[in-house]
Amino acid sequence: MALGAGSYDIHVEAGLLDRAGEHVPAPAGDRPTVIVTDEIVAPLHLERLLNGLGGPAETIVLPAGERTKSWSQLERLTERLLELGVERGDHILALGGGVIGDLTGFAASILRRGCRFVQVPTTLLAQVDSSVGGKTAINSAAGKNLVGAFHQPSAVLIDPAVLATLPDRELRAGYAEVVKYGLLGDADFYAWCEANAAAVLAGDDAAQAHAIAVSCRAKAAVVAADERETKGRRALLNLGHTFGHALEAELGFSGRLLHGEAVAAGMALAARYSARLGLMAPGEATRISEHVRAAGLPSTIPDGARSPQRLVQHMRQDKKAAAGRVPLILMRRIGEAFVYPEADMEDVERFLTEECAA
Ligand SMILES: NC(=O)c1ccc[n+]([C@@H]2O[C@H](COP(=O)([O-])OP(=O)(O)OC[C@H]3O[C@@H](n4cnc5c(N)ncnc54)[C@H](O)[C@@H]3O)[C@@H](O)[C@H]2O)c1
Ligand SMILES: O=C(O)C(=O)C[C@@H](O)[C@H](O)[C@H](O)COP(=O)(O)O
Ligand SMILES: [Zn+2]
Repeated sequence: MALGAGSYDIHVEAGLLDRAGEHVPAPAGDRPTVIVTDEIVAPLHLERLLNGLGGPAETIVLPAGERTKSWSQLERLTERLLELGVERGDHILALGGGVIGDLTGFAASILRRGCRFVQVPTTLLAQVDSSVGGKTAINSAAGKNLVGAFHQPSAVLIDPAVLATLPDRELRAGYAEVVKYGLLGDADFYAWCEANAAAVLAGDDAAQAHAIAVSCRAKAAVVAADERETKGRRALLNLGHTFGHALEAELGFSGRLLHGEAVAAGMALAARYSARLGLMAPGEATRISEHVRAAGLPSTIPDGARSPQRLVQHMRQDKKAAAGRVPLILMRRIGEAFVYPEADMEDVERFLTEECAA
């Protein structure tokens, strides 16, 4: 299946790694294709990609985990790409999860003022979300994804077969971003999630393929309508993220809470805050928290992050903030999220204080 997303194709097909060369032309001359991956993915899936490409290749293997989205790894990666002589028209392949995709995409955006790159996502999260849409970033001491660029990949190659090696906890974390599409704009898909979460999480091929296809279509449509997040539409993809990023930052990007887990807790918090403001029926918010928990994901603020004041400080760093005001993505009902333009942060702090005490 090839899904159009603006100017590039998203290919979804089991076994795609073995045929990657069909979609990624070799650089002109004898120069190698460069693959960026991490130390966990490399021994599992690199050989298939190398065989699938066919031509000469160089590999850059980085440490796994959120802390790799850092200034130091960005420097290391860009210097190595320059040493290898990567040119603007070459394709740099990002083989891995959202960490490798975000970092490699950002490096590609600044290398020679912009090189091409191809996303080859290997986690559920990256296959349903981060590989599509061109947000690239690293984290800074001040917070999550605060340094980055919009830089679209030239293609996305999704091979769902690689999910067979993904640890259960990572699969669940990726599932949080699947649920997000239902919550933000598709009540029928949310109901499908409630009925099929167990199958997705058990590795059922058909259920995973459906979740990936619906998610990629939904994301591609939003990005095509509002690529640079200026029209209020793309901001909806941030559902659960203003709370969630604050949780990740408070825990120091330590891996104690994976991004998808933070988003799950963030969506449950956004639902309960929507109910508190009288915007959403309390029963709907409860339904969301229950589904999140049933999927083995957190729905509350975890130990170690229970500091309402500091969480609010992190929330103020949100990139959507304007004139010091922080917008939140809230919900009227399941399937209908909207931008709540100016959250009263004192009230948010009171809410978080109650949540921390619960
Ligand atoms: N750019 C975007 O639009 C966007 C969207 C969502 C999330 N993100 C970012 O993505 C990151 C999270 O991505 P993630 O959840 O993929 O995490 P990740 O990249 O850290 O991958 C999770 C773990 O799984 C391992 N792994 C990857 N593929 C594997 C496989 N097939 N088999 C076994 N192990 C495998 C990795 O080595 C890593 O240890 C966060 O930094 C988040 O901010 C970006
Ligand atoms: O693509 C988007 O837009 C998203 O918001 C997708 C999110 O899942 C993703 O985590 C994104 O990186 C968050 O955006 P940010 O601008 O808050 O960093
Ligand atoms: Zn996310």
